[in-house]
Amino acid sequence: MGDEADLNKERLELVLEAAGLDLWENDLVSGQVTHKASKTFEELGFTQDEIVTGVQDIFGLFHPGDLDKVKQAVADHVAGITPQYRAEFRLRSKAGEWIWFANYGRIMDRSSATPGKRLIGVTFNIHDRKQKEDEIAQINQQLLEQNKLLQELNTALELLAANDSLTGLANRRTLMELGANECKRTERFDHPLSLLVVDIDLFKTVNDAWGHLAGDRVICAVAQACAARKRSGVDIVARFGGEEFVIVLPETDGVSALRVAESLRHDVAALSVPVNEQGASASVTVSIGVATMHKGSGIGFEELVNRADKALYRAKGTGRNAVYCADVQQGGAPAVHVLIEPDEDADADGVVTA
Ligand SMILES: Nc1nc2c(ncn2[C@@H]2O[C@H](COP(=O)(O)OP(=O)(O)OP(=O)(O)O)[C@@H](O)[C@H]2O)c(=O)[nH]1
Repeated sequence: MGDEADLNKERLELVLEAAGLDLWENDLVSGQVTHKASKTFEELGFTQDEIVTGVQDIFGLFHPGDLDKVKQAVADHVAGITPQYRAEFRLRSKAGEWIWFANYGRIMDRSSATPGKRLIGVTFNIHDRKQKEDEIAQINQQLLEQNKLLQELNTALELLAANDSLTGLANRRTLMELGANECKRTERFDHPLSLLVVDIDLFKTVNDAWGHLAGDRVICAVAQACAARKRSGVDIVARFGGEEFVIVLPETDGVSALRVAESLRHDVAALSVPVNEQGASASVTVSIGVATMHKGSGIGFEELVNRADKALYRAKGTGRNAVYCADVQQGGAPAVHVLIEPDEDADADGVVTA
């Protein structure tokens, strides 16, 4: 070999060494390694004598999960599909550990009489990079899982914040938010909006007679009766306070609201709520105040609740188990007052006009 050729060889070796690259050359026809990647084998813990020289033997060192990928990369390049042969794979060290390497090579004899015979390339260690990638993938996975958990917690918190914990109905805050929106819709679309305030009669006596837990059961039973009246996606049913509930009925006039209230009053009166292990049950009644607003009523949701509340007290004043309705007409004046009570004094259909 001439001086210049020697110098070129030394230059190449210098570049490879500085870049941490290990040169190899395979004869794909004979399946022989014609230039061994000695540095890689040393890194794997093999002595010079232990370096295998058959391509198939080298394949024996590849991780089973990577081998097909590597063979495919070689085949794609030999077939001219890819401009270079590139692959990342794990090799088994003499001690049995898997170490990540990468190959970068090219067929160097495409213009020769036997093209596709000589594959020349370099191998370099990418173990640290792969480990960092694995760590990042693990961290990403953990972050994804934590994110999912946070979203679930968030949904649960939103539910807790929006609903009453005893009955599962909307709580007062949710009611005031949604109710205000319904008021705006009434003004915009000229549909009546009715509201029922439902209060359990003489509830203190239930607590006193059966205890607080039994009282809770009664509250839940009345809550269910209210919820059963709900038109899904239209009405709002909320627990307003201790034994007080509010039902918002959009697009419902006073007469229809009164009918709903009256049915509910009957439903509750028919309830028999188990209150102890001995099989005792309690029955309760409710008084209901109804208020209705129309476009131009000039009142907000809070005022509508106040009017229904006042109607409720009128119903309580009659001796309870009664419905009282205040229909708020244009201009804000309560125009229709109707009382329904199960009194024997009431007329045939139980309606008394105040
Ligand atoms: N068990 C139970 N009791 C409650 C709860 N919230 C409020 N109460 C009780 O409900 C009772 C309400 O009593 P009052 O406001 O005097 O009314 P009432 O006895 O229903 O009488 P009227 O409304 O006048 O018919 C009180 O004794 C409260 O302690 C609750 O979540 N669970």
